[in-house]
Amino acid sequence: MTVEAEPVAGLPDPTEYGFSVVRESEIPREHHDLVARVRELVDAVAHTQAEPAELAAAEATVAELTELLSRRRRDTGTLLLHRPPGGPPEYGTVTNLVAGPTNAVAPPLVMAPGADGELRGEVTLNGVYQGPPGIVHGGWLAALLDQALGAAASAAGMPGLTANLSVDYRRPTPLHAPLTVTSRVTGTERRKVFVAAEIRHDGEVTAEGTALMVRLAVPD
Ligand SMILES: CCCCCCCC/C=C\CCCCCCCC(=O)SCCNC(=O)CCNC(=O)[C@H](O)C(C)(C)COP(=O)(O)OP(=O)(O)OC[C@H]1O[C@@H](n2cnc3c(N)ncnc32)[C@H](O)[C@@H]1OP(=O)(O)O
Repeated sequence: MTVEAEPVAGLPDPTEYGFSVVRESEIPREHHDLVARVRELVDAVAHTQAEPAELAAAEATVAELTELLSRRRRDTGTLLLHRPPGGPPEYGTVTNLVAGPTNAVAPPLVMAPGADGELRGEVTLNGVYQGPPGIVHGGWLAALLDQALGAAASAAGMPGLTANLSVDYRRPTPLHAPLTVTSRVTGTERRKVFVAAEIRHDGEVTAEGTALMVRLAVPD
């Protein structure tokens, strides 16, 4: 494959384009702790068999907390700045559905450089991510792969949007079990960045995907 795409040499400062940006260190530990508790809450709500009176009490408590937390909100498009040692600065949304540190729906999936220029992440999914009994939902596996694929392009200095995504489900992916996610850039052509990723359980590939990411065209 022709290698014509170049990493975006010095992405412009997103704040110049109207984005709010936070550094990872600016998110208080208490916010991380709260998100972890809410992840437990989502799982508890999904599986509870509490009595109606208990459900009503829980609903009132949660409504009160929602009101408290909604008094000061971030912009939805707020970017999180990540500065990997030796790599280009990377941006993702702070509430990214798969990796956002303040999103209680995100597992989250954190990808970091591993062997052979790959990105690698570990994740364990609870019953909230269920499709068939005991098995991770296929749409969610596609979301994990999409994120890992986008992260590979981004870590190579070529952040972009997914133009297409192809997923092969090789075997059922279990809930409540450690999963390994790997991804890498396999080629480039003009603004096109070709990427590949896998999800493994116990060393066996359960799902794999390829995607075309189209590198961001920075507005004039
Ligand atoms: C100021 C700095 C700010 C920094 C901010 C950083 C942000 C963080 C970024 C990254 C973090 C990584 C984490 C993300 C992970 C998750 C990823 C997602 O979920 S992305 C959401 C879902 N995807 C969409 O919503 C895209 C919707 N589609 C589009 O917007 C356009 O179609 C787009 C951008 C993909 C392409 O549009 P065009 O106008 O820019 O470019 P054209 O000229 O159409 O295509 C360029 C080349 O790609 C081919 N191409 C385009 N679409 C194709 C397709 N579907 N299949 C095959 N080829 C395609 C074309 O044929 C062309 O190829 P030829 O160079 O001529 O050979």
